[in-house]
Amino acid sequence: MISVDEARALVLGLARAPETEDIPLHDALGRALAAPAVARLTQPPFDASAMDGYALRSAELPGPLQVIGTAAAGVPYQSETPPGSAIRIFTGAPVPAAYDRVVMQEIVTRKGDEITVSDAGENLNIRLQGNDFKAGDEFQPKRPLRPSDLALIAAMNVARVTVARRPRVAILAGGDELVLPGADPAPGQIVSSNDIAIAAMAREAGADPFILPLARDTQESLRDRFAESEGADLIVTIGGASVGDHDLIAKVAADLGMERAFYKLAMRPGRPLMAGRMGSSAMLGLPGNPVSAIVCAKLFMQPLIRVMQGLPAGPEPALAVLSRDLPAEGNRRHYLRARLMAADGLPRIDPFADQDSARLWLLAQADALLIRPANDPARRAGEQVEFLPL
Ligand SMILES: Nc1nc2c(c(=O)[nH]1)N[C@H]1C(S)=C(S)[C@@H](COP(=O)(O)OP(=O)(O)OC[C@H]3O[C@@H](n4cnc5c(N)ncnc54)[C@H](O)[C@@H]3O)O[C@H]1N2
Ligand code: MOO
Repeated sequence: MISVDEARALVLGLARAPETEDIPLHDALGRALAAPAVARLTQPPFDASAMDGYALRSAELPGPLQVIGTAAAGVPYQSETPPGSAIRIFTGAPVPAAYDRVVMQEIVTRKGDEITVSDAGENLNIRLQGNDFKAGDEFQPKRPLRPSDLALIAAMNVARVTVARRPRVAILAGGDELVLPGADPAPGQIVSSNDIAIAAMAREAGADPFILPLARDTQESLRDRFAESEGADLIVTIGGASVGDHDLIAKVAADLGMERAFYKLAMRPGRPLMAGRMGSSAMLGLPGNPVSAIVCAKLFMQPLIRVMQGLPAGPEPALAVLSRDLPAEGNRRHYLRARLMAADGLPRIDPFADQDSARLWLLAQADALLIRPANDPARRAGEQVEFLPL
């Protein structure tokens, strides 16, 4: 058995440098920029009014001042600005260079074309040219693009971006007991749930997943499925990883030339995890128990998919305060399903008493995985522990 950290390093080492593609900005949500977006203009491009009101000279307050024109967003005022003058101005309009301040219309008294200002206060209400960003500024966040990032890149006047190609992930679930959701299970059969979860997790991490038809517990069936996963950047198998007579993944993968990086690690749940390389694809063999598969996907598959896109691996643990005493741990790192509760300072974390790795309903109640190191001594309520948010 190898440690979780050694296994993670080996799994992340399976990633190749990302291929890139050029796409329209409006398709770029959730994508990883592979080259910086470079601002093609300065924002704001001119000193802009932050309010609806009047542009004027601070030195001439409180007036009276003569209103000699209007500036609106997109329609600048381009005439004379003699002493004692002001212009009507609207939010977003360029402020003529002669004026150093905009006063809100709420504090202005206007009679005909003459204004006086009651109490202008401190705020100049002008957004200075370039106060947001300048032409040539480079933007490349180390995370998937968010809607607000798309707004920023659009404002930079950049219409297409260079992103990492989404890794193609083949998902291979199998077992004679499995039927598809919606089918009528025969005696002894259950509904396949892992493939749908693992595909969703792959998509969440930025991949383009495809679920293969369920494999049967025969070497021929598995070989067929591996053949169908040709061209995938990553093949994720689910189940058949353990030591039972029907657990054939390791054998078939080895026959097909898989170079195994490891098999079995010091982790609960998820001991029978395997990883390696098959031809040009990385391969990850997740255990079949549903909670184990999902926990392993969070710890290994999603980080690998992120690294394949040039992103940080994650997830980063956070701190919480233990809500109750816990016994000493064995020689495997334990990820306990737990509930978080808001508190003053750090949140409190309450691990479930039942940690059965087949109970999806319990997993649905959990919002964190409490991390207990291998050989951790007994812990008392009130101690700080690490967790991963779910
Ligand atoms: N003698 C031993 N038995 C087991 C060991 C062991 O070390 N020695 N390890 C246990 C652990 S830990 C786990 S985890 C499981 C994992 O085994 P496999 O990866 O071989 O998974 P399967 O046997 O194929 O299935 C386990 C369990 O999960 C259900 N399953 C499988 N695929 C799906 C799916 N797509 N959707 C829903 N449920 C699925 C399957 O029906 C089984 O109930 O092995 C332990 N045994
Ligand atoms: O991965 Mo198994 O679920 O450790 O019990």
